Amino acid sequence: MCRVIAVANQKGGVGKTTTCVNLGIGLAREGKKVLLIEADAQGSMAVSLGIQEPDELDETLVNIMEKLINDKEPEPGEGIIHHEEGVDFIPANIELAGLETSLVNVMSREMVLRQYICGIKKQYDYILIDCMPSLGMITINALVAADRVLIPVEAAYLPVKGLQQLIKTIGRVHRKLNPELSIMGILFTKVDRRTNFAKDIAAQIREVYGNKIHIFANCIPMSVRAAETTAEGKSIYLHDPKGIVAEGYHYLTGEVLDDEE
Ligand SMILES: Nc1ncnc2c1ncn2[C@@H]1O[C@H](COP(=O)(O)OP(=O)(O)OP(=O)(O)O)[C@@H](O)[C@H]1O
Repeated sequence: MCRVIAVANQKGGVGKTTTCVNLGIGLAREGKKVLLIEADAQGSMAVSLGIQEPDELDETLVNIMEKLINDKEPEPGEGIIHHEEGVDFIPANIELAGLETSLVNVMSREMVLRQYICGIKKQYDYILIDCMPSLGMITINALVAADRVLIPVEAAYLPVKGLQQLIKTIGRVHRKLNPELSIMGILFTKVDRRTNFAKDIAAQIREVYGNKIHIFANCIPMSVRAAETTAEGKSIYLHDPKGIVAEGYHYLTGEVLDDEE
């Protein structure tokens, strides 16, 4: 059975793309068939996977969604690129922002991505969706298409207010559009191990939500090595295989596989 995970947080720069890429490649290294979908107009996942000019791409998530909106079927494999580290991915670019605006007038506008994913699910063990830093219609599409939400939280400030808004949105999608949806957990990213921020934030989250929301045991440390991977177009496992970030994503991969069991 394919597990569809949306990686979401409306706050920008918290490590959604880095997590999608390195968790996805981590799962592929464990023998899983993985598709990464970029639901972000910035094209940063495409760049992280070696595409230097995503805005020049002809085939992206936008074409696929446009076809579905116009009651056409995408061709098999359309828009899907194979990355040398063993994952497939569908990039996006700035045109996704335009599509988001035009979705307003579309019937079943929240369901377009779900419809696409239902058609290709059987080819994969995991589909990871890299959401944009907003709670607009494209992110709602990702939440409607997903079974689980992984929430990266940058362990540098107290995020509970922003989280409440995200968790409320996930709850509404669960009640009205996708009863299968649940929160997989909160992942602390960019953790400076010299401070206690991650522990303080975990305590604050537990105060508000008790044990209702899982917090991944393993954090992703802050390291310039992680930032470098974006420019390199490859994962942390190739860029800095023995470093703390590769170790962090390796353990996270294990936790995500355990969640399955
Ligand atoms: N563990 C880390 N340590 C240091 N820098 C990191 C780490 N993880 C990600 N970064 C860097 O932080 C920046 C933001 O990361 P990323 O693009 O993954 O976040 P995002 O949540 O997807 O951003 P956006 O909301 O803009 O889509 C990037 O420059 C990335 O390389």
